[in-house]
Amino acid sequence: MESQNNTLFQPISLGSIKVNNRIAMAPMTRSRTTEGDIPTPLMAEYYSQRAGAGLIITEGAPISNSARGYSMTPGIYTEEQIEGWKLSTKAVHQKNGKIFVQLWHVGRRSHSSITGEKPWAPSAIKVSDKVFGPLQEGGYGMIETEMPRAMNQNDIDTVIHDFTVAAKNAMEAGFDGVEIHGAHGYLIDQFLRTTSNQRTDAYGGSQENRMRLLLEVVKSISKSIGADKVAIRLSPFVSEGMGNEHDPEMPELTLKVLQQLQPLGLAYIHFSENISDYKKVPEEFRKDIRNVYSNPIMVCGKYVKNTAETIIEKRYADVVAFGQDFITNPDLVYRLENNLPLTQLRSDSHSTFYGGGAEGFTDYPTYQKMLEKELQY
Ligand SMILES: Cc1cc2nc3c(=O)[nH]c(=O)nc-3n(C[C@H](O)[C@H](O)[C@H](O)COP(=O)(O)O)c2cc1C
Repeated sequence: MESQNNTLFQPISLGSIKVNNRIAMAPMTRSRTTEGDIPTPLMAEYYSQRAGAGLIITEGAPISNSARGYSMTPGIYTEEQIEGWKLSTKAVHQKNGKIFVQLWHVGRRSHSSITGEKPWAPSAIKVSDKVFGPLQEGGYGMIETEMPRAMNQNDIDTVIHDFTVAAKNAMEAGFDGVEIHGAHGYLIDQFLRTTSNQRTDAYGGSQENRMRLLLEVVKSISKSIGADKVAIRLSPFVSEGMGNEHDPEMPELTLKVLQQLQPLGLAYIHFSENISDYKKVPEEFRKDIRNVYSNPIMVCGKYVKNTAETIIEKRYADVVAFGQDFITNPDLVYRLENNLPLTQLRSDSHSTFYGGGAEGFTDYPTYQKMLEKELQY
């Protein structure tokens, strides 16, 4: 028997907010802003269509110009961008949903044709990776990343400052909280790993030094907007792919990070378990995590209804985020709750993941709409 207060469809408190169910919409870059990285009314429509999620986490939002790695991703550092985001937060709140913004610094995974400067990184080590370049003749296209420059102390202070200002901007834009992108080989993750961080100062070398930037960012934002509105996404087990090299120390380092975060009372910790490759998280590690961290945990990566229920029943996680299923099923929670079939990605869906307009973005129907359409024939 499922315990009454431990199922996917029951509310839970995540820091300062109460969400209606344990199903979150995972952060997903869709690259549909205007030039200037300004969020649009179409994005507000897309997020409001998905407001049945217990919590929506927006696509990664660059916190500054140097944080950008992909064209057309919505920033959160100019007045116009804050105004643009207000459309989405308002639309989601009108439908009784909750929405966090994912705060993003890509670090070395960028190119000067996107930011006008060399990418920032813990160390000057290039990653072989492609990013979504600027508009050129023939449209947008993927371009190879560039050799980054190692950040100095001033740059580190700037990054902490920019994250903090972006979090304040998020409050002004009406978000319920912020999720710091500490996963997938982006800046904060780059600092954690020996493969990308070979610094010899206070931010490199020992595990304590490599986790310093992460902790300073979390604490600075928490001081500014309240820890109960702050979350962080980590991906200790996502190794190959997305510029994220395997580092055998990551599980141990992650447990140390969690020990430091436990007393802060964050809204949740979000573990991205796989994106392009499968690497099963050992059950022992899940137990270790629970031993050091008792506050809300979210997990994400190839979950389906029954695996999501199981992980919540086992109490390894409190919330499960779904990614691609939310692209194709705006009413995903309703469908899961009522055991209705899910719309699958079309064979050409990948071409509408990034860039473009309504197609593959806001034109996926709810189950109800599909039925109505069928009845017309
Ligand atoms: C189109 C697309 C864009 C994504 N963009 C982001 C992003 O901006 N930030 C992030 O942390 N993860 C991003 N992800 C990863 C998802 O959050 C999620 O971890 C992944 O899709 C696995 O979950 P799923 O199997 O339920 O789709 C993206 C995934 C997809 C498919």
